[in-house]
Amino acid sequence: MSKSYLSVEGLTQRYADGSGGEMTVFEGANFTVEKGEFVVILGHSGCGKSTIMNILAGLAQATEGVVIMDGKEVSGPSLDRGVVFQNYSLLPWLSTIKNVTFAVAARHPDWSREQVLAHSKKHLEMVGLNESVFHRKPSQLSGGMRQRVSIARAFSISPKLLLLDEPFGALDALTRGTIQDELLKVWAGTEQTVFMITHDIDEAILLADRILLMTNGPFARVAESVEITIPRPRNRTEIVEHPNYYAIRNHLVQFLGVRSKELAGTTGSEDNRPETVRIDLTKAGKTKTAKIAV
Ligand SMILES: Nc1ncnc2c1ncn2[C@@H]1O[C@H](COP(=O)(O)OP(=O)(O)OP(=O)(O)O)[C@@H](O)[C@H]1O
Repeated sequence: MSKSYLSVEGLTQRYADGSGGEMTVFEGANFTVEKGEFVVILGHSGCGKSTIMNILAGLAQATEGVVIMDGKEVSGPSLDRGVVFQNYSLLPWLSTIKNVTFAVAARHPDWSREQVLAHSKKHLEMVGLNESVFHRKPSQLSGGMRQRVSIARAFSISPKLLLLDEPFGALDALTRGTIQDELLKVWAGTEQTVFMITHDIDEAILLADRILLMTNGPFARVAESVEITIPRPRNRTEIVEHPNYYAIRNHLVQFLGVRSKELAGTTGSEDNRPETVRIDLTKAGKTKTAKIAV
């Protein structure tokens, strides 16, 4: 058995196709995530990314297969797994600060009110929000501010696994960039394991240790695991100067533009694990190794 922190084993999702038959989104997916890793999943619309995320969160059950996290099978939602969705998922009737204290108090029922409040404020301040917005309701905040509250809330409960489903999708490019930087800063100070969906290749390279690439559905699969061989700390302006940046970016663009289609419906290696791709022009040139060793 795999000793990885998070292990997805034989995951299959089928749905009724609406005409009496069945549609297989993905079949027998196997992949792992290590503790403290930031993993991004990229793939075209409909390949099953949100389905995988919902299964990891314990919000949906796979047709077949299991997810093991920290030695235990995931069987329902838990405060061990924090989720940030594109639509913020804040409670609209609560103020900014109460949206966070509510979660912190649920996580730490033995803490005093003062402890809960101090912890919540600290996390809101970490994402660049100050006292002036603490008592505003979500509807009185900008989209960027709401997303910061969601991120602060997710980090404030220190979940073992943070699941981010296109968290910046609804934001303009400038705000998105600022919040990406905030997220990197907050994440760097923790040992947080993160699994994130995005459609933005540059965002994926900036944030990830590893990018999982999915082929198109139906019968999608996680075909590759691309290592981001760019040292941290990273920032948006300097990262593009790194010799590996465009080599990695071109590989991702080529996969999403051509190979995700060509590989659609094909089967991978016998154990259905993604192939590891390591591109490093600073060393011995572009290298591609055959398989992930887990
Ligand atoms: N409850 C459901 N019943 C039937 N089919 C579903 C259901 N949920 C998802 N699907 C189908 O499963 C496939 C995968 O959906 P999913 O939302 O996971 O894809 P995705 O990769 O996250 O797409 P996007 O990038 O557009 O969000 C799609 O074809 C979708 O229509």
